Amino acid sequence: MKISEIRLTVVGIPRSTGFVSKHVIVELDTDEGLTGIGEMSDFSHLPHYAVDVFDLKHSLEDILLGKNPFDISLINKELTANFPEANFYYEKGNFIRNGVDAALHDLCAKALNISVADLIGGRIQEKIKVCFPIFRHRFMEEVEENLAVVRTRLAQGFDTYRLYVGKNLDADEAFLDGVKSEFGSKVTIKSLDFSHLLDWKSALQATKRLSKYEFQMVESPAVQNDFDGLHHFRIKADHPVSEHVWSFRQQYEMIRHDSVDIFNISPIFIGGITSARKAAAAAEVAGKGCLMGTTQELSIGTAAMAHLGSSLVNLNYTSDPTGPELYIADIVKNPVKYENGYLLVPGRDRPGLGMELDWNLIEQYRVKDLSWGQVSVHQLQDRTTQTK
Ligand SMILES: O=C(O)C(=O)C[C@@H](O)[C@H](O)C(=O)O
Ligand SMILES: [Mg+2]
Ligand SMILES: [Mg+2]
Repeated sequence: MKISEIRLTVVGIPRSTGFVSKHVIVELDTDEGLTGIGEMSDFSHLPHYAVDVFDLKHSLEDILLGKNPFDISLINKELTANFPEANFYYEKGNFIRNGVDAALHDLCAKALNISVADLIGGRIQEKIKVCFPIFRHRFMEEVEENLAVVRTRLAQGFDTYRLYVGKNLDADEAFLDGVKSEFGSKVTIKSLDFSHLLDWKSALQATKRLSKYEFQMVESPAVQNDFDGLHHFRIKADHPVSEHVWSFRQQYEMIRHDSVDIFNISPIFIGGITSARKAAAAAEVAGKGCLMGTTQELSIGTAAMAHLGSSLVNLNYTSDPTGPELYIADIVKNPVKYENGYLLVPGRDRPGLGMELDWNLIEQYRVKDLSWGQVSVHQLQDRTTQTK
C-alpha cells in the first residue's frame, strides 16, 4: 500500500465563548482506495504568524507520496527532520506532525480492520476521566459567568474542573470561594494552571494564597523552560506539579532537574501519537505521573487522544480533552461522546479512529487559510473574545 494523495482543508470553528480556533483536516489517500484522516488542531495560538497551507501541502507531498503508511517510524523521522522540535509550547511544527501521524494511524488501523487503540497496544480503559476548563479571569464580573458554566456543566456530568489563574487573583479567589460555597464536595478542582505567565516565585505566592481551597495539582507555575524554577517551586509547594511536554529535550531536562511530579502529555504538543507514546514511556521509566492535556481538539483530534489514552498503562490523573464540548460545531458525522465526566473511547467495532468526515459541516466552516485577522495577545492567552 502506498500513499497517493494528500489533502489539507482549513476550518475555523467558534467556541461558545466566541473565540475562533482554526484547524487543518488531513486526508491521506492510498493506491488501495483507503483514506486516513487526522487533525492539525488549533493553530490559533502564539506565535502570531501563520503557516502557508498551500506550501505545507507541497512539503508534505515530498515526504509522504509513495511511502507505505505502515512505515510510521520512518515517516516520523522524516517529519521531525522537516518540522523540528523548537522547545516552545505552541510550536506549529508539532501540530503539523501530529495531524499526519494521526492520519497514518487511522489508515493503518483501517487497513487491518481494527481500531487505533488495538493497533498501539490494546485497551486498558474504555473511558477517560476529564476535567472542564474555566478560562482565565481578568475581571471580577467574569466570576459569576464562570460559576454559571460550572452550574450548567455539572448538570451534564462534568464534576471536575481546571482553573486558569494568575491574571486577577482576587477574581481567582472569588471563583474558588463561589465553587466551594455553592457546590461543596460535588465539584473537584483538578488544577490551577498558570500557563507560564508568572515566574516561579510569584506563582508560589499565588498558590499559597489560593491554598485555602482544595485543588489537586498546580500546572505550569514558571516561565517556559525554567527547569530549575519548576524544581524550586515543586520543593516549596505542597501540591504536585504538572507541566506540558513540548519536546524530548525539555522532557529530559524536566527529569534531570526533578522539575515535576506529573507530565501533561498530548499528541498535539509533542507531535503525534507516536511521540506521545514515547513521552508517556519516559514518564513511566522516570517514575512520574501522567495525564493527557489538550489544545481543545475537534472530534478527530480528541478521538486520537481517546485511543492513545485507552492504551496507556500510566494514565493516573484526570485528563483535559473536552474540545468537542467547547466548540459550537464539529466536522464529523459521529462526534466523540462524553458521559458523567468521562471521554468514551470509540469502540473496537469502529476501524481506525472511528471518525467519518461530514462534508456539509466542513463546507459550512471552511476558511481559505490560517491567517489571523484581528486578535490580541491577551485574547490568545486567555481564549476569549473580550476586548477590554
Ligand atoms: O492546559 C493548557 O495549557 C491548555 O489547555 C491550553 C489552552 O490554551 C488550550 O490550548 C486552548 O486552546 O484552550
Ligand atoms: Mg496547561
Ligand atoms: Mg488550543
